[in-house]
Amino acid sequence: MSAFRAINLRAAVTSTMKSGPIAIAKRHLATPTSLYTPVLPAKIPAALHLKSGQSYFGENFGSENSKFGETVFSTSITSYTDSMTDPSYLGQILVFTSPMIGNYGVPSNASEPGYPGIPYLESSGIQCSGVVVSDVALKYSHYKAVESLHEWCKRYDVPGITGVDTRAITSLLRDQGTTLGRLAVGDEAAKPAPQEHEYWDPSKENLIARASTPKPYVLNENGTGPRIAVLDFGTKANILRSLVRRGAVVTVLPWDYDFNSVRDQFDGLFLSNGPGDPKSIMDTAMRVRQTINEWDKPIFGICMGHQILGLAAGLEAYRMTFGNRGHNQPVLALASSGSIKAGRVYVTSQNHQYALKLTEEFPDGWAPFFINCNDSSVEGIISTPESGKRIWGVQFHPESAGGPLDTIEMFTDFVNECQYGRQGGSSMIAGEVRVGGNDAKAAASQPITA
Ligand SMILES: NC(=O)CC[C@H](N)C(=O)O
Repeated sequence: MSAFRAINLRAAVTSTMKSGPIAIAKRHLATPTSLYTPVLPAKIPAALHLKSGQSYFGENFGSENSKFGETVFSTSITSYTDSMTDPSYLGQILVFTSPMIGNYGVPSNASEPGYPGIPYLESSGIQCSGVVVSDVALKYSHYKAVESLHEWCKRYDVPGITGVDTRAITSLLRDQGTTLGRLAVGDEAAKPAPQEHEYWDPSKENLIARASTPKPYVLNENGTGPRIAVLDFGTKANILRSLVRRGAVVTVLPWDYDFNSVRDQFDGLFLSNGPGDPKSIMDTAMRVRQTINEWDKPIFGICMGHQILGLAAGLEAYRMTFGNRGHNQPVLALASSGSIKAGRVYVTSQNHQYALKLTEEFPDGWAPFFINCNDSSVEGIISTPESGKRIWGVQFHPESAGGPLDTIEMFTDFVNECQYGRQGGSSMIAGEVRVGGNDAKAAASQPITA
């Protein structure tokens, strides 16, 4: 080996020791998070009672206060922190089918640099009423973790139960459907289950009013991209981040705001996700119908937003037996538009109980966009090219913080369309990709990480 190569080799080894994987691993081991003493829950009993008569007994973690909720299950394997902070889970007791939850702890919820005003997780705190897991991890390990699942749940007064057979609970919920429940802790866990009439039904509450912003606010005020209004039914933070990341100036409006009175100020309208039954805000759907009829700018709806678009278009919404919650839902595209190609299957993240009814004939000006490959439920609707409109709704979450990101470019399509319209362009033809002007081009070419 020549002297020249030997010197280079030594330099490489030295630099690897300073900054390579071994050095990083050593530093990580030395950080307090890796050497922390776990805060353990007091060993107190807990029970999950279902209105249908079954009870499951285990141990408590998190809050020691008992809570009611609608019991639902999620098949997601990762991102429990994102699911639990998703406002669409408001009022629900969330059963995780993944056997161990909590391994990577909980990160700080402070905004990421570049995204002031947007929490790191999906909202400002935990939204679900309780969590049910087979085995809670009492120790965590992740470079971003600042506390354990137990400590986090305690801080947000959300009780958890561990040591129950989540497979049995999930099989039951799949058969009989989403069921009202009570997560009982401590002395209450030893007492008989509540009477049928005592179960609290979150669908009787205006959950959207609780999840929405009380006042309008603006994000990325000095951005150069299109001006997009978000009707907030309980928006996930990563939806806002996905719009801001593409240069949009985003104005978030309360769920019952009269958008039609201010629509001239905007280049596009986004309808967010949210908790509860879409039919509970029929007035909003009728205002959106007026927007669709009188305004020709792009509109994009996700989950609850998609259901509201459907109601506005004249489709019906129904309650599914157990809904779809998880990060592995395959959907087939029936139309091409922007980044989406007809005939392709995309894997998506979902969290919903309601869906739009699939009908032989769609209302004039509308077509199905996606369909679920497992249960054939409607996964998206789109305005037809003849309608001259540029409107899409999807039941799934293209922006899902926990992935998959197969459909993330729908945000680029939407922001581009808004920008294009702003510059006086005409409507998009299904299947055509248009990039509107330099701002949108620049925004679209930025590296995108969800
Ligand atoms: N994630 C959502 O927006 C859910 C919409 C509605 N609450 C449902 O359960 O179907």
